[in-house]
Amino acid sequence: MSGREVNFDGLVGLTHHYAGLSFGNEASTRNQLQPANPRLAAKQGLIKMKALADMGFIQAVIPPHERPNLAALRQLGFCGSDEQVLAKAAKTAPQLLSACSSASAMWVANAATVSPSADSADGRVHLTVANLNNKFHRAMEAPTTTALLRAIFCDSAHFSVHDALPQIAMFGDEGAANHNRFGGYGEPGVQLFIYGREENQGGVVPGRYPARQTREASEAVARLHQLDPARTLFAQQNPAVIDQGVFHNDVIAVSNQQVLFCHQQAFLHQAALLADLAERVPGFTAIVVPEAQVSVSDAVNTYLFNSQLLSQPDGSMLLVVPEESRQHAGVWRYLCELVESGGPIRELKVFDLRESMCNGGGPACLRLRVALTAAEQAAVNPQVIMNDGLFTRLNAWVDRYYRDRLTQQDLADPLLLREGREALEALTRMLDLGNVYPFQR
Ligand SMILES: NCCC[C@H](NC(=O)CCC(=O)O)C(=O)O
Repeated sequence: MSGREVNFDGLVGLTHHYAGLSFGNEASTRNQLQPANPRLAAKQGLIKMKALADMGFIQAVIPPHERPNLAALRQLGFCGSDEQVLAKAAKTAPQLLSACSSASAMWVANAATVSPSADSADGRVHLTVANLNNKFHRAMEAPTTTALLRAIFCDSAHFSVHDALPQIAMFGDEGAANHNRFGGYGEPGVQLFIYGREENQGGVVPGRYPARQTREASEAVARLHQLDPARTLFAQQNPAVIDQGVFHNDVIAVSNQQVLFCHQQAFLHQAALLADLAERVPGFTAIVVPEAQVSVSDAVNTYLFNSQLLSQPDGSMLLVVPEESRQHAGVWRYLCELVESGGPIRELKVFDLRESMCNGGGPACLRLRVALTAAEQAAVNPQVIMNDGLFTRLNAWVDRYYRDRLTQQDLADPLLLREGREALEALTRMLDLGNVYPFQR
């Protein structure tokens, strides 16, 4: 059966700000307390979505979450009216207020792991919501992500949206950012799960920064998705690169169909893994970037590998990279040589995603890939698909509700909470999602 890849991009939320919440993600740490521009952030994302839709790719949108998360603040003992909860948290624990206000749900590569129907025994598309257990501000995303994905992939004849794994370190799961799938979109493929550590084995682990994804979590997701063990691989990310700021595998590798584009130091036992993939994936092509050409540090700073590798109708591929990759002379030279080399990647497209990049999220972090057959595509909530009309409506919506400057101090403003709820109420109506947020129940 033929299939298409649909890219679902996270729409940046109204409380986008820089809080330094993600130890191990160097951009997050570096930009802590810098002023943010939520309106610009949302528009930068919309421009990417629209441009790719205009180029013929199927593009959809996933809404932001309700923030500040008042229920989480109450659970932590801040009490009284909404205004009092915000004021008390701002006064005594601004970092907790930040965590409960983070717009981190925009990075939907961490929303869920997705398996196309061709790979699953029951012939349905499976999505397991990521528990994001390693970071408090991200672990609270799971319930709303579940509600949103169930509202978008609402037809249970075609889709199965699984709850997040148990919220415990042993099952730390960061979703599609640590998952690659090789093969045609509509045919059975090979799935590669990348983990940072194995809870029950010890083994080599990073020494400085946390390994967020466990092998135990990846194995559970593979079981939930009813994958064929003969076509499912588990491999460890190189712990040394986690210690250099590669907090998810999608900061050092990206794949599409038969192609893997990665750094020389991406995986722990890289040669064995590539040989295994070459054996299992018909036409497997690895484009391995040597350290001598692009260092791990340059890869982390430019997000060269946090790119989108998209198939054109003629079978060639387009690489979508952030502006930071063009700004770096060595990385840009490498990319220009790559498209001239006669390999599968023939074209580059550059986007300015600076607001998201400053928190460690590039083009790939902002999208969740879902390979769908025509029947499955028809079963997706049609209101979330990007087109001229939706682009115009979403831009007007952003202009109406979003601020153009936000710092940690602003989070206690009760108006921000109200603006957020009004905006999300309007958005859920625009996208025909029903009631998905806690304030709507
Ligand atoms: N896939 C990209 C994820 C980026 C995300 N950054 C953050 O949450 C930073 C938030 C802050 O520090 O304000 C993370 O590290 O999980």
